Amino acid sequence: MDKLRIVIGSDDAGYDYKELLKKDLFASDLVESVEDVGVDADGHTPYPKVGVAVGETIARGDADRGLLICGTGMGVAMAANKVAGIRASVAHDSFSVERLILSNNAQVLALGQRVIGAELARRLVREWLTYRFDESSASAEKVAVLDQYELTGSC
Ligand SMILES: O=C(CO)[C@H](O)COP(=O)(O)O
Repeated sequence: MDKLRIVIGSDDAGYDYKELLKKDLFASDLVESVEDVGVDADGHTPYPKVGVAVGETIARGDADRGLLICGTGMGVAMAANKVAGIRASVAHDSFSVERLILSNNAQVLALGQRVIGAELARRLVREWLTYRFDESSASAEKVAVLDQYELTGSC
């Protein structure tokens, strides 16, 4: 299985999980590289800035996937989704994490440090790394409708 270049980011409410999950990513055989776009330990960056930074890193082609953490995961996902071409969502259970890749070809997984426990977060990230989107699947046509709307303003 091809290895993934990951960009990770959080606001202050997701900082502890970012550090924990980053260690797991560095230790994973499925990860080629990890870029941390913040925040740092003393950071109070508003969550939209981190979400956009992760989305832009992927849109530039400098990472394959993004992992974002805030209090709920929702704010950072909304921010990443503002970047053209980026599909991001919260997924707090195994099935949703699987479908986030296999149905939605999302580049970004968002997690909420105030919502799920650390061991569940670690398990979900481990699972997330094992999935790859199948461009020849029936889901690909549906994802293409999102791209079409973004490019043309209609679907
Ligand atoms: O969860 C957040 C945004 O979705 C963020 O970590 C905290 O935001 P706040 O509740 O507005 O402080």
